[in-house]
Amino acid sequence: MSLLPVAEAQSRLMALARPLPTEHMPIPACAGRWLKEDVVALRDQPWADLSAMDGYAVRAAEWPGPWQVAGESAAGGPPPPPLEPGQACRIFTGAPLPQGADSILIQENAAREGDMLRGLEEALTKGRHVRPAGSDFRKDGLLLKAGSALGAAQIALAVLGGHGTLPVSRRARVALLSTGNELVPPGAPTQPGQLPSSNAPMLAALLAGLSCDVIDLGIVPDDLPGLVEAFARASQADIIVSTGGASVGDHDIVRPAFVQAGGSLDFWKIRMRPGKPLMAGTLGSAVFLGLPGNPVSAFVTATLFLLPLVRNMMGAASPLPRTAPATLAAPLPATGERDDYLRAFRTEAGIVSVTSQDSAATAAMAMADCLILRPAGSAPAAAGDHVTVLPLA
Ligand SMILES: Nc1nc2c(c(=O)[nH]1)N[C@H]1C(S)=C(S)[C@@H](COP(=O)(O)OP(=O)(O)OC[C@H]3O[C@@H](n4cnc5c(N)ncnc54)[C@H](O)[C@@H]3O)O[C@H]1N2
Ligand code: MOO
Repeated sequence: MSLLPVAEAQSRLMALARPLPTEHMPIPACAGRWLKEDVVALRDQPWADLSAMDGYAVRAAEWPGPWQVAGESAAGGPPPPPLEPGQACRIFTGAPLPQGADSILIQENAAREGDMLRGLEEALTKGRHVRPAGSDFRKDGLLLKAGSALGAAQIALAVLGGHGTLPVSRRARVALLSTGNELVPPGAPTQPGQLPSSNAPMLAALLAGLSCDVIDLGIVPDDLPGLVEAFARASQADIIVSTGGASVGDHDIVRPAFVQAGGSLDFWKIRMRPGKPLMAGTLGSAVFLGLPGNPVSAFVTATLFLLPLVRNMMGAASPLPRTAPATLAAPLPATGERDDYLRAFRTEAGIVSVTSQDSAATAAMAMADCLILRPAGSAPAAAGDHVTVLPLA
């Protein structure tokens, strides 16, 4: 089987995914999800011409006064009386302008004696410190497009648009299987030949920001019947992720177990380093991703495939990882026949790759805050050269 280019594997994986059902959730529960439908404004914002400052509402043409202070307008207060010629209305931030007023004289620029007011400093222009009705958005206008990520700013916009709930996809259920006879649970004592199983906690941490329900099905030994049974248990999930047993050794039985459990394999082996033995397919209505066991390979393939798959199923318009241009602070060697995803970190002088690019080098991985994408066949790179990076988290 030849090695599949990363972009082709990503689009084949997305094609396996079906969208999760839509639910209308209270807005606080929508943070970190994606909109399933366009959202339009149910109200004008601001609802009227509002003052942006504390001061006096006046007619700019009457500057510098004198004005007679009559009435008051405060946010949430009664409507102010209309402004007669020669009058000023005491006004506070966020309050509606009285009819007839067209600008705000801030109190720092005003001299007041009793109910008489004069303007100081520079002349007032019409519209000064006024937020016109509907200047942020208008009722029935499009606020957010389907597929938008709901971060803090989008949540604020939807609430101000008059919404209390939003259409989002239900949480994705992701089942994790850690395969390997050598594995023991986190924190358990290790006998010679044993190793703490770090992949499931790492994947759960990666998924934590994506509104998923993670079902950790624990450690599954490398035996075919046990693994077939584990796949059957996992098949109720939306996504099944295994780690380990993906390569070509005698104990790498994830592929045969998946097929024996009734799974249909779509692809295996990607033109990337780390992560070559990655595989994907479907089992019933679940999408299956078989990640390599090496912790660094599992981390990189989860970043490039698992997280985009979850985002895609949950309705994201742009599910793939963001990339950014960057400048190298130190040279890099030529790449081989696979695309390299080098663990690296950003410094003021540019990007530096971590000390070891081995697929099992977790201490080096933990120093990284980005991946450098170096396409297969790249020539050596020098300090100052431009590269593409994928920021991590
Ligand atoms: N002859 C070949 N050998 C290998 C090839 C190949 O093409 N031909 N590919 C190599 C590549 S590339 C990778 S990546 C690894 C991936 O192998 P597997 O997915 O089969 O992973 P395992 O052999 O099960 O484990 C590899 C390594 O990772 C440790 N591991 C496994 N699970 C966990 C876990 N949950 N937590 C922490 N560490 C884990 C495991 O103990 C091994 O040390 O194959 C190469 N071989
Ligand atoms: O593809 Mo592997 O992850 O290089 O060791």
